[in-house]
Amino acid sequence: MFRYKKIGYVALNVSDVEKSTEFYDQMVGLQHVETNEKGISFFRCSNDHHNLILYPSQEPGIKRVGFQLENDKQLELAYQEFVKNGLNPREVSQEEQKELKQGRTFRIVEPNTGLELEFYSKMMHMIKNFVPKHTKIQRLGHVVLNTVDVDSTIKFFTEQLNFIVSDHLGENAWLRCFPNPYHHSFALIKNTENKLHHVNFMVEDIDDIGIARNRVLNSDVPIAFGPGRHEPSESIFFYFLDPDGMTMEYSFGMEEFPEENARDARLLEPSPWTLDRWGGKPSPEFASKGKIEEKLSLIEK
Ligand SMILES: CC(C)C(=O)/C=C/C(C(=O)O)=C(/O)C(=O)O
Ligand SMILES: [Fe+2]
Repeated sequence: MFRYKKIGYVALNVSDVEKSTEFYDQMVGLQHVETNEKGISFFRCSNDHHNLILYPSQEPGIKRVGFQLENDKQLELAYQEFVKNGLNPREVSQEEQKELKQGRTFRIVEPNTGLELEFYSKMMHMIKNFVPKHTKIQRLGHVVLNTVDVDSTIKFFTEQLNFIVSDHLGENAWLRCFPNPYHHSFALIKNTENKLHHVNFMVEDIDDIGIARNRVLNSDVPIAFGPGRHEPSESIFFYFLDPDGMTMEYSFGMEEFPEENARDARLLEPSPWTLDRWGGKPSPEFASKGKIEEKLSLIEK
C-alpha cells in the first residue's frame, strides 16, 4: 500500500471570503498568502503554499481535504490502487494544478459521505518560514467528520486509503495516515448527518491555548468547548467558531506512533470524561455546522 507524508490542506466553502480571510488571518493566526482573481483565499502555517483554502460559496461547509503522499512514486502507487479498486481517480487539470501551486494531483470521492479527497506529492515550498502572529501553530493537525454510516466509512479509510485506527470510542474512530506518526489526521464521529465536525491546528505550547481563550473571549468569538483535555490523543484542546459557525480547534500535544510495533487501537469507554478529562461540556453549536460539498454524482455507477 502507498505511504503518506501528512494531511496537507483543507478547503472550506465560506459565505464571505473577506470576513473569513480576516478571521483566519487575525483570529486563528494563519498567514494569508494570497486571494486570487476568482476570490479564492490561501493560507499557510508551514512552508507549504497552503494548508487552508477558502472558496466563496452560498453554502458554507467543507469542500475537500488534501493529503500529501511521501513522494511521486507513492502518488503513482495510490493512483494505481484507486484504479484497481474502481474508485475512479480524476486527474486535476494543469490549469487548476497551477492555481493550486501543486504538482500532479488527483481526486476521489469518499462514497459514504460524498467528501472529495485529494492526493498530491508536491506543493510549492515557500522560501520564508511561517512566522506566528500570536499563536505558534505547528501544523494543520486533523479534520473530523460527522458521519451517518460510520462503520462503512472507517472500512473505506482503512481498507482503501491505508489509514490505521488509533482508537475507537463506541462507533467513533480516530485514524492516522500511515506512516505519519500523529494519533489522528482524520476522525469519524457517528451522527445523524454527514457534515464537518471540526478542523484542528496543533500549537506549540500550552500558553497558546490559554492566550487563545482570552483573545477569543475578548473578541466575542463564540467558544464551543474547552479548554480541556481529550482522552484519545491526550491533547489539551480549545474549540471556537468561525464566522460561518464552523468549529475550529487548537490543540497542544498528541500521542505519536512508531511505524513498526505500534500499539493496537483501544476501545475507549464512551463517557463525557473521555471527551474531556477536565469535565467540561461542549456548547450546542459545537461541531454543528459545515455541509459537505457533495460529489457523489461524480462516482461512476
Ligand atoms: C469531542 C471529540 C468527539 C473528542 O473526543 C475528541 C478527541 C480528540 C483527541 O483525542 O485529540 C480530537 O482532537 C478529535 O476528535 O478531533
Ligand atoms: Fe480534534
